Amino acid sequence: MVERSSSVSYLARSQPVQVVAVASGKGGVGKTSVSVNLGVAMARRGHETMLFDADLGLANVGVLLGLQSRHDLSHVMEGRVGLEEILIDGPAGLKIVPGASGISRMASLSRPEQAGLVRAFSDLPMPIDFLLVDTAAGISEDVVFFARAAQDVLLVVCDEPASLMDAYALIKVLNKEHGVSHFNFVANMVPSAQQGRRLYSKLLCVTDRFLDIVLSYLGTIPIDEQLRKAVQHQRAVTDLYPRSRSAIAFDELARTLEARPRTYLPSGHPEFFLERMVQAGAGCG
Ligand SMILES: Nc1ncnc2c1ncn2[C@@H]1O[C@H](COP(=O)(O)OP(=O)(O)OP(=O)(O)O)[C@@H](O)[C@H]1O
Repeated sequence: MVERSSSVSYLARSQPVQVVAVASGKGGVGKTSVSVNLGVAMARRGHETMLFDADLGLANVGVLLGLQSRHDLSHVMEGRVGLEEILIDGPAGLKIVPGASGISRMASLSRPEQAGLVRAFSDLPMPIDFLLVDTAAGISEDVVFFARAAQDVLLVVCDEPASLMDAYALIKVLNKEHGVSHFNFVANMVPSAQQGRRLYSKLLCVTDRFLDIVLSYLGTIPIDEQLRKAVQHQRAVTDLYPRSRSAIAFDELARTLEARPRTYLPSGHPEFFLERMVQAGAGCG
């Protein structure tokens, strides 16, 4: 019997990679905390999960988890190291692609740089089921770039007028200027799931009135002192306090995400995401 190489079996996988861009509009609402803990929860549920730290200026994920890598994406694009060499192992087998502080604007990478990035992802020998992309706060070109390329946009919103307003502004720009029409809502730092639903209804009321989009409720992460403590210990709450309120909510969120129908892409290979990114980038600016 001929043994198949890991990359061949990788290409033969029937499940497509699902790319989820995590965005927020306003900063400080817990976008990175949601990305990290959802990533760990997905990995713990048995999905091959990768978290791309695309908050490129700040490279927050590593800080939140107390993990460091000697190299980052900029070294991969320069051809100094392979993507596999920069991956950081997070809790439960979550793979983290460290952000590159040297790459300040993904949307304005040169063609050879973009091609280098696509190649780097296509050379990865391991399968990926979910690729979460932790984008920067605000409505920069980069956020648009990732949101357009991903199959799902997950919006993290907390109960502050500025968070709701900025989330609405981001939805409006992505829809009116870039044709994104489906968004997923996650409430964070609210006292209860009921309050999370209420926040969702508030935003839905405005989007239904002024925009032609679908806004789906995905879940609520409650405000949780144990999450704060976990941040202080540079650990994921899903790892340090798996029985905490927020960790249980992250597991529920992961269940909801895994139960959703996947958007079909030709293979489970993240290079397709990068190719979509490059195409999206061609239309930016
Ligand atoms: N559910 C929660 N319960 C309690 N505290 C939380 C929760 N979510 C986030 N926080 C707190 O909010 C802080 C900011 O979170 P985080 O860094 O994830 O936000 P962010 O939106 O990614 O910020 P930035 O826009 O600056 O990247 C965390 O350090 C944590 O202390």
